[in-house]
Amino acid sequence: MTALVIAMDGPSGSGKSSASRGVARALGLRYLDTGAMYRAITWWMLHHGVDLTSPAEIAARAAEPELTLGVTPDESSVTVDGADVTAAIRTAAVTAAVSAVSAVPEVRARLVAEQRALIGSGDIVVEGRDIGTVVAPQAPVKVYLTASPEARARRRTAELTGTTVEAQRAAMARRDTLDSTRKADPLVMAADAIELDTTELNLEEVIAEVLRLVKERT
Ligand SMILES: Nc1ncnc2c1ncn2[C@@H]1O[C@H](COP(=O)(O)OP(=O)(O)O)[C@@H](O)[C@H]1O
Ligand SMILES: Nc1ccn([C@H]2C[C@H](O)[C@@H](COP(=O)(O)OP(=O)(O)O)O2)c(=O)n1
Repeated sequence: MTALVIAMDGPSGSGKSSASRGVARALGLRYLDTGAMYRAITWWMLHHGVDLTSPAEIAARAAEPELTLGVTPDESSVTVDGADVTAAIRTAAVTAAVSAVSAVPEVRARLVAEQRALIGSGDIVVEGRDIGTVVAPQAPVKVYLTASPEARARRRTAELTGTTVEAQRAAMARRDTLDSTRKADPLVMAADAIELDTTELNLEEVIAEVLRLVKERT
């Protein structure tokens, strides 16, 4: 197979991580979770007491944290300055703060450059919000996953403890608005992406549909 980039974008809970891992496993490709990079920088900012209401302060510190990322579907650990933050970046505190940090252009410029370096010559599934539009606009396969707000909230709630579908739905709606209305690289479907509504599909069906698209387009 020639070098391949599969761009998987969409909002939280649409199924990006699970589908991307499944597709990468099926095709023997690498896997890059760009959301984990924004979460890791956010964890570092919280850990260092950076004022997240100040984009200028976030921008001034954006180059400091050192990230390392596993890029295989079965081993996607994340470290920041040598500390393993794989679990810590999934906490509610990080989830609530990540949209503010990822709206800062200096954060995005840094991470987009690192993402392009990790993508290298390809053979990788890359998931995020701006992969098909900004990070890898040349990707031959671009999928934009969606699902109803209800389905997305139900899926996320099932993974967490101490929350409700209603609370998750509200938190996701807030993050959707912040992510899709920011000036820098907003969440938007690429003109040449295929939209896949996963509301009524199970994970196997989503993976099969992406594999079909890959076959058709490469
Ligand atoms: N098509 C699907 N049907 C039902 N549950 C799904 C589907 N796709 C993903 N899930 C589940 O929903 C949750 C969120 O999926 P995830 O892949 O993390 O979404 P995202 O990366 O878009 O936030 C996970 O627990 C996952 O197992
Ligand atoms: N390419 C990306 C990936 C994520 N982000 C930002 C916006 C998202 O709300 C956060 C977290 O992304 P992540 O994919 O981990 O979020 P979910 O697992 O879908 O809840 O990071 C981004 O701005 N650009």
